[in-house]
Amino acid sequence: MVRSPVVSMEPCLYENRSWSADLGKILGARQIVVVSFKYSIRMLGGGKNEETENLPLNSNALSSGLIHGGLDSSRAPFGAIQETGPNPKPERMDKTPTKPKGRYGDTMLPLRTPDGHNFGVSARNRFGWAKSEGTLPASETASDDSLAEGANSYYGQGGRGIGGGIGGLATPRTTRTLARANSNYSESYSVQSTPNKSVSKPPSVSCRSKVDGNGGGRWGNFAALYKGLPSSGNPPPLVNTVEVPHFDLKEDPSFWMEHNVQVVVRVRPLNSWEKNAHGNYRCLKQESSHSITWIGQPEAGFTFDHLACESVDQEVLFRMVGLPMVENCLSGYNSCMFAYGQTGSGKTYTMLGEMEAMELQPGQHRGMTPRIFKFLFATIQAEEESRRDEKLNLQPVLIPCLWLREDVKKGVYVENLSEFEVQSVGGILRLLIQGSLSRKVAATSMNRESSRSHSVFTCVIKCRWEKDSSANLRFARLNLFDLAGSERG
Ligand SMILES: Nc1ncnc2c1ncn2[C@@H]1O[C@H](COP(=O)(O)OP(=O)(O)OP(=O)(O)O)[C@@H](O)[C@H]1O
Repeated sequence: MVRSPVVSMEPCLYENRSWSADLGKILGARQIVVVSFKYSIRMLGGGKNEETENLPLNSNALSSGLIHGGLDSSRAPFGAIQETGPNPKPERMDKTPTKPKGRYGDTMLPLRTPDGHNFGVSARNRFGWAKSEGTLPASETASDDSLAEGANSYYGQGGRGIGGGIGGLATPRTTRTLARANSNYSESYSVQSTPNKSVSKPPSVSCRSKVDGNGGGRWGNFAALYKGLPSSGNPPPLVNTVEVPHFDLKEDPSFWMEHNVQVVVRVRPLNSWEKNAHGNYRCLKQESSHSITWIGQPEAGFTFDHLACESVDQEVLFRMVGLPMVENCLSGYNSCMFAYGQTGSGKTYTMLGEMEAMELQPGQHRGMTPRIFKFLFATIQAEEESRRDEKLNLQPVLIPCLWLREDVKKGVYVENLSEFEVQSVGGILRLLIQGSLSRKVAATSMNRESSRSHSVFTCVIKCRWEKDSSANLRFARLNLFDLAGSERG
């Protein structure tokens, strides 16, 4: 068992500041969402993970989150090209696009998550799922009224994308590294980009008593746990189990215009082996939605952009980090989700989910990738239907996992890449399963089915439409990474 994954994570994510910027360059991404993980020994949250999909979520979880809040019309999408004339040629990168009323043009459709959450219709809050009237069966088609309401709420006042609905799509104005200036969040989040590793002295006896409630023995037990050995002696102490707010983002559309790279640390629940071996106690204490303390010797506190405690299930996480990426891509901006962390910490669970749950039927353990593609296809279909007159054509092209090479002329490229054109979410999921099966898997001390290879799932989305006798072309890449786990703490 690794001692403190936070310690190992920190140098990678923060001390080497160019890490995420370099990644952005390699991928050509204008926005990167980084999902990171922390191994946790903690109490299982009383069945909270059993939440059924397709139900409106608890408003606390919904009102806060890592999601785009508004459309930045002042910045050109990465891949926007306008073609003119009967034989159109790309003329220029569209630097000052006219402010669209919808994602690409005039209409804004009500959108649903893969599980049927409807975004555009209710749009009372940011995502439109807090209100029951916003949840419709996925098979229902949208009415014109709902389109209008969706469009209004999407762009809100002043056309800056204020208000509800996932359509509250914002894209970062500039490519940034982790630093953020002049942000509304700069004060309260000032530590996000430059997290303080506040290593304090070993806690005093009174502090231990307060934490574990049994006045002693805690650190002995913890030391055993820490090394992966069954604890013995005193009963396992309980660390603070109070739920803290997670995804504490405010309803501020400017957030995603000013923050390109965000790091989310997800804490997974204890598994049955850990509970049997160590009981229900944990070595991490979440202090707030941004900071967490490792209760070791010495105690150490860490701050991240966002912390997702174990009660954040796949659906919530998807809405917070996955859904904005789809929106971003459909607007022509590259996006990337990157799962990094210790072996057994939950990267594959987050990115792919459990394999048996990856069939077309929605399952609560499906990960970000199938959810993202299901949502992507639903959105494409809705857009194409609503904009038939513009001959809107959206083509996702899937690029499977292969070797990354670097060439003086070509730069970074993927060798022997074949591309598959896909027509449905089923096609994508089948390819995804095929790719996952050819992934090297082996047992580690912490994970019986540990991914021993990196997985990169790339989808290029091309969008072509005609309007006012000109043809428009837009394209973007969506990169989803599930890295092989590190066994080092
Ligand atoms: N949030 C979660 N809720 C429930 N179970 C989880 C969660 N995260 C991970 N798990 C479970 O923990 C185990 C390890 O997760 P997973 O295989 O995703 O780890 P990993 O980080 O990908 O490991 P490796 O790097 O070794 O491949 C799996 O059995 C998975 O189902």
